[in-house]
Amino acid sequence: MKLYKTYEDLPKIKLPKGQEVSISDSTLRDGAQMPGIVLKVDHKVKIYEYLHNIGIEKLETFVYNDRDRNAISMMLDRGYEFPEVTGWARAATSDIDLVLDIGAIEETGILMSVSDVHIFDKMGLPSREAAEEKYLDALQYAVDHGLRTRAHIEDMTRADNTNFVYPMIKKILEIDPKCTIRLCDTIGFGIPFVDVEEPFGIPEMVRHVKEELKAVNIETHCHDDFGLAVANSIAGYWHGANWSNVTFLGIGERAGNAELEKLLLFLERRIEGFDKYDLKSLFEFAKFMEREIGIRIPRNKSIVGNNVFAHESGIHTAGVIKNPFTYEPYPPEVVGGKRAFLIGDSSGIEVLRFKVEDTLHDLLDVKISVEKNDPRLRAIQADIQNLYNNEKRVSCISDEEIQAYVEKYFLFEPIVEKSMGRKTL
Ligand SMILES: CC(=O)SCCNC(=O)CCNC(=O)[C@H](O)C(C)(C)COP(=O)(O)OP(=O)(O)OC[C@H]1O[C@@H](n2cnc3c(N)ncnc32)[C@H](O)[C@@H]1OP(=O)(O)O
Ligand SMILES: O=C(O)CCC(=O)C(=O)O
Repeated sequence: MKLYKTYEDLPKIKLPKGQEVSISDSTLRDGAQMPGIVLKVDHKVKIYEYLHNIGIEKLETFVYNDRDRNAISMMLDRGYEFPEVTGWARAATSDIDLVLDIGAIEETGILMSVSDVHIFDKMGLPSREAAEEKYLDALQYAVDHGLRTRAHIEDMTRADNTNFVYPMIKKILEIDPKCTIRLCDTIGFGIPFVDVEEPFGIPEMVRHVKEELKAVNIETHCHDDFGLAVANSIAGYWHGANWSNVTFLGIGERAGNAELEKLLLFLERRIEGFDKYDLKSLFEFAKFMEREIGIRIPRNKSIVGNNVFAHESGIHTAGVIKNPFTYEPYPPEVVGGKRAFLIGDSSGIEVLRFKVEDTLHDLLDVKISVEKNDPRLRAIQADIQNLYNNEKRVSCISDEEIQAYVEKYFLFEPIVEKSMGRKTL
């Protein structure tokens, strides 16, 4: 019989294809496209440093203006081996020239928009053949100029993959067999399950590109319009992709992208043999994004929200006080977070006892045990319950208020002594 009593007891799972997997970050590219935010050069460099500390292998950036170029030069000046700074270009030689002008960039993505609405309406091209020719010409140009390439197959989950996209990817791989084929779920139509028909099933898409077309580098880039971006990214890894392109906090166009931090946590905590990333700065990184870039982080946001290690309800707090394994999926230190116990309308006596003991310790600098049936503790509980019963109070009881209750009932006012005929401290 297996006993799961510590985090170490929990079995990790294996990626079924057993491939080495990596992460490329698009916070500085797709993330920067998020309406209402502006990433300044200093922000980009700081984000680069956080990504470096985590151990992210690669990032991509635009090269269109002086701010892009200054940020690139400052990132490269750091001299870090990773993340590799790579470029991003439309399928146009003029864009690829901008990447080449940087000199130190060795890899670029090339945008290849494949759905009919993109080919005919967005770009105004006369045919799929014209689009293919444009994309292959751009790719050939990049290869001829010594760049490693990624083909960003835009809007693939709304394209005619069988008749147009897959044959084109075959030609891409003839030009550059190592080209990373980025499967872009541009507006989040992808579905993470097997046996889903073309063009929606991420598993089938990855399988086809890997097994039928023999691509050696496959990456997903998934948007979160239907809330499936992380599931689709993991489905990509599950079925043989070796890269996932994501953004920190999922920032990006519309509903954003798959979240970097979610993918990291999944790999680090759930997948066997995954200790190459260091997640300890995630919480601090999120605070930086909130403070400096103005991204409001919902308190229940996985991994980095303020509530992720906060406990209020009676049953949960009583469990976590005894053993955090009861209701915490991993220790807060893993992501640089901190546990908090809060008193609110769903709290019971045990967490109040714990908070009162803690407060007494802070006030008196000695450890004092308080019993659950201590009348002073029960008096505090009654006062707090009254607050909620009046339906006026809509927030937790702050630590300062707990201190005031402790001072009132345990240190200054002998009201419980009077009513219960007992001696207080
Ligand atoms: C799904 C994505 O996230 S794609 C990335 C989106 N991000 C951005 O657009 C931010 C960076 N973009 C920019 O700085 C500017 O749009 C630039 C520098 C690329 C181009 O600027 P402009 O010349 O002013 O063009 P504008 O922004 O008005 O239009 C975009 C152009 O890109 C073209 N384009 C779109 N997809 C592709 C493609 N796959 N290959 C080549 N060109 C493309 C459009 O057809 C359009 O050109 P057109 O007006 O001649 O039809
Ligand atoms: O560069 C890419 O990844 C493709 C464009 C994109 O961001 C997308 O398809 O969502």
